[in-house]
Formats: sequence, C-alpha cells, structure tokens
Amino acid sequence: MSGTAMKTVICLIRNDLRLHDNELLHWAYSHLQASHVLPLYCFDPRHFAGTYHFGFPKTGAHRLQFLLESVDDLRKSLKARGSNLIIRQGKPEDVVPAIIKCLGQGNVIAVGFQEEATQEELDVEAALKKNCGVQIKTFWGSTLYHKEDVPFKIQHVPDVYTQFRKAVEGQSSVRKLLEIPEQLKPPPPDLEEGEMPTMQTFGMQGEVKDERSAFPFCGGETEALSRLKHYLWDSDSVAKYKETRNGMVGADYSTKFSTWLAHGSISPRKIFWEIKRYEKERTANQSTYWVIFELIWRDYFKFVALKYGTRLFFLDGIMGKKIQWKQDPKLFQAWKTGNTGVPYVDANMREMAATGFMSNRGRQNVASFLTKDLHLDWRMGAEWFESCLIDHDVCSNYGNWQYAAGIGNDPREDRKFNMVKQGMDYDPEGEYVRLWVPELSEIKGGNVHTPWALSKALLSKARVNIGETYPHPIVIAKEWAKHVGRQSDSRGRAPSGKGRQRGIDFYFKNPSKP
Ligand SMILES: Cc1cc2nc3c(=O)[nH]c(=O)nc-3n(C[C@H](O)[C@H](O)[C@H](O)COP(=O)(O)OP(=O)(O)OC[C@H]3O[C@@H](n4cnc5c(N)ncnc54)[C@H](O)[C@@H]3O)c2cc1C
Ligand SMILES: Nc1ncnc2c1ncn2[C@@H]1O[C@H](COP(=O)(O)OP(=O)(O)OP(=O)(O)O)[C@@H](O)[C@H]1O
Repeated sequence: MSGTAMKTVICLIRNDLRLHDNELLHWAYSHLQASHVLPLYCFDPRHFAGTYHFGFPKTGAHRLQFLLESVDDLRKSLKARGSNLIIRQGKPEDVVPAIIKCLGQGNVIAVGFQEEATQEELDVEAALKKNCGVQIKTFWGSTLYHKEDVPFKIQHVPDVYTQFRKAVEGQSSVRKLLEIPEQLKPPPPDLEEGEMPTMQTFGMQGEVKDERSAFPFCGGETEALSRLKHYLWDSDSVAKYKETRNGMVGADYSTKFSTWLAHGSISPRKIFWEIKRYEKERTANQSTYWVIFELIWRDYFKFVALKYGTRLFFLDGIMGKKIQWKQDPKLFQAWKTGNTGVPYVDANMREMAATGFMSNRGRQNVASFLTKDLHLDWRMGAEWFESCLIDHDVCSNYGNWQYAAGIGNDPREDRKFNMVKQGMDYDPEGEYVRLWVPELSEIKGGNVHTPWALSKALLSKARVNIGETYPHPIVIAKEWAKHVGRQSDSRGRAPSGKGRQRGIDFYFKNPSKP
C-alpha cells in the first residue's frame, strides 16, 4: 500500500463493543491528523482455551454465541456509518503489529484501546506496548465513575462497599456521554475485512435456546439499547426494581444489563443518564435509585481489582485468609451439574448450564453452598461461572466469589445462607424449582424445597424416589444441621415470613437426616 497521504489510527476493540459513549472511538474519530480509522476486533485464542486452574472452557457456548452476536452487530453499525469492523483471529499483540507492518509503520499514527483491570488483560496491554512500535493511547471506559474522578488513590480504595459508595456519590460525578459523528472516516482501503467466525469455528455447536430462559435476548449494542428502552420507558419495570430484583423467573424481575455491560455493548453512564431522564420525566423512587446503587457495586469490584491485582485470584483471597478448602471431584460434579439433592441449588445450577444466566439471588446461594456447605475451593466455583455465564466479568465474578467465600470485601464474619429458608422466602410456591428440576414437578407448593422431609405417601404420589429419581442431599452433616435445625439466617433472623406461612413449619418440625 503506497498511501503517502494515508494516516491511520487503529482502534483495538475489546470489552467496549459499542458506538455510543466510547472513549476510544471518540478519540479516534476526533483525531485531526487521521485520514483513516481502523476499528479492529481480535478473537484471541486464549479466550477459547481452558480456565486457569481447572481447565473448563474459558468461554462457554452461551457467551460465545452472545459475543458473536455482539461483534456482528458492531460491524453492521459501523458499516451503516461508512466504516467497518476488521476481524481477525489471533493474539492482539501479534495481529496489531502485523497490520501496522502491512499498512507501513509511517502510515500509522497510533494504536488505541480500552484499559482493563486484571492480569491476563494487562499482560496483553504490556505486549502491545512492546510490539507495536507506534504511539499507544489507552482509555478508561468501563465504569460509571471514571478512574480519574474517584476521590481516592487506587491503593486507598475502601475495603467496605458502603464507604466506597458514599465517597463516590458525595465527591465525584458521572461524566456526560461522548458521541461520534454520523458519518465515519473509513478504514484504510484494500484491507481484508476478515470473515465473521461461527460457533463451529471454535468447535462448538449452534446454541439451542431454552424457552424457560430468564434471558431471551441476543448480544450487541442494538439489543442493549432496546432492552434499556423496554426496562425504563416501555414497561416501567425500573420503577419496581427494588421489589422485584430478587426474583428468579422471567425476564423483567431485574434489568439483565450485566450481559451487555460485560461486553461493553452498553455504557454504565448511558444507563445512568437514561435513569436520570426517566426520574425527571416520569418517576423517581427507591427502585430507580437502586439500579444505580447496584451499578456502583459493579464499579466497586473493578476498583478492588485494580487495588489488589493478582490477589483477586489467590486462594487466600484479597484478605489473605487461610481456610482449608477441598477439591473433592464428586462433590464438585454434583454442584456443577445440579445434582446436590438440594432443589434450590440444583435449579439454579441447571438454569445457568442451560441458559448462561442465573439471578443474583441464585448466585449468592450457590456460591454460599459451594464454599460454606461443601467447603470446596472457591476458585472451582468461580472458574465454572467464568465458563458458563454470558455476563462473565472478571472483576465482578472473582470479587463476588471472594465475598461469598468470606475472604474478600464482606465486613460480616462467616456469612452463610440457609438454603431451605432462602428457597422458601424467594420461591415460596416452588415455581422456580419445578421449572428447572422436572423430576420434582409433581410436588406441590413450597414442599418442593424439602423432598427428603415429605412422607412416603406424598413422595410416591409425586413419583419421587429419593436416592433414585432424585439424589439425597450431598452435604456435610455438621453444616447441614444448620439448615435443618431452626437456625437463624446469615443476618441472624430466625426462619419466618413467607416461608413460615407456606409450610416451612412443617419442615422444621419434621427434619429428616439426609
Ligand atoms: C458468585 C457471584 C458471581 C457473580 N458474577 C458476576 C459476573 O461475572 N458478572 C456480573 O456482571 N455480575 C456478576 N455477579 C453480580 C450479579 O449477580 C449480576 O450482576 C446480576 O445478577 C446480573 O443480572 P442483572 O443485570 O439483571 O442485575 P440487576 O439486579 O438488574 O442489577 C443491575 C446491574 O448492577 C450490577 N450488579 C448488580 N449486583 C451486582 C453485584 N453483586 N456485583 C457487581 N455488580 C452488580 C450489574 O452490572 C447489573 O447489571 C455475581 C454475583 C455473585 C454472587
Ligand atoms: N480469569 C482470569 N482473568 C484474568 N487473569 C486471571 C484469571 N485467572 C487468573 N488470572 C491471572 O493468572 C495468574 C494466575 O493466578 P493465580 O495467582 O491464582 O496463580 P498462581 O500464583 O500461579 O498460583 P498457582 O500456584 O495456584 O497456580 C495471575 O497472574 C492472575 O492474575
């Protein structure tokens, strides 16, 4: 390529698969010297290998499908504005220098990309800086509060969420959205656009959509913005969020924004400013605020990851707490496949395997069960989530797992969920369990949470044979006693409320040993 007048800026797109409010694209398209802008996406083979310790597929089928949809959507949007998304398969630190060589180093002004927070991603950034031989520009674009705007140095990020939240809410502000032009500068001519890969490219079958899924959506900025519109303006679900957010069945009990946020197909600032507009034009209440409250949790785990570096992945956690963890493969297999014999846990694990999504309530519980009941190495759980979840976000996933395992940012000592009480409180009629554990579908009401406590007559009527059609609870007797005794929950409350009204009393009067 000759191109004496050609001056290109290369934008390596990573977890910022969007046009709106994109710091990187905003910079590139306002670059006065650039005649061409080259948006590039690399399918990095390391993302399709095994997880670090336990070798699960690092990107499972559901997330892969979603990623392909997200990349495809961005390509279409760029094309509609006169640009394109160049696609390659390979490590960015190999692909980008090869493209620079092909264009001629003198024709490339700079390479830009969004910064990430965790080690594997930082290693890629370091390698790019080393290999490219041109100016490198990096951008922070993944959080609601910009890294440069938080009121503390990274090493002083508070270890307690509330302190973090109050400080950013009180002393920082959320930046305005960034826009890019309707008509975009083109990528350099004569550059192969690169074929969009398919599931088969990565050795996976096309995904089968499960009609029971709480996440019946696809990837990409277009769908993300349409979901935002639906959740706020079309259905007013945002105004009920605080009451519905602990639900587990259906799409609208929570926002589902996490999936698009994880891939950067929606910017947290976009959500923030749209909620502000909704509050002004329609209604402002605790629920509308609470979505922002939860988005700050997401920010928090990013800042915690920046502060603690690789300790986010250490067995002893960011707090360096020594706990005797086991790696019992049988127990883990039971948890992973949803065959623990505890219906509430099994329903959640099966939902995640079948759809790539699990509610926040479910995640809290299955993580507590793995770490506090089974005493299994928390990283087994975190890596399995990494493999399965569509919304996997390194910081939120590992941060939440450490929190649940009691080695992270939880100020409460030894917090442990009571699976039976949680099931009765959040799925009092057993609707959720019956959806995902069909072998228990003939057990009526909340009884489905405690099949082991039911009479032989009831079980036989429901065609359930504990130990044959459905497993005995696979638990450690001492820990299980905390569920089947009249124990308080993690917040010190005795079983009560909805659970008690709907039959938990029967259960607690009739606990049978697993
Ligand atoms: C063990 C465990 C692992 C998790 N792994 C992930 C993960 O890999 N990726 C991920 O995005 N979230 C993770 N979460 C947090 C949370 O469960 C999900 O963000 C939420 O369930 C996604 O659904 P939603 O978008 O409908 O959430 P909503 O309830 O609608 O919340 C709105 C947004 O707030 C943020 N948010 C809510 N709760 C949390 C939280 N506890 N931590 C961080 N951000 C939060 C998310 O961005 C979410 O989209 C994990 C939680 C646990 C307990
Ligand atoms: N999911 C992930 N995303 C990004 N980086 C990760 C992820 N998992 C692990 N890492 C990084 O991989 C490296 C290994 O993690 P970890 O600290 O657990 O391993 P280690 O010190 O080699 O321990 P071990 O001796 O148990 O292998 C670290 O640099 C960590 O930051």
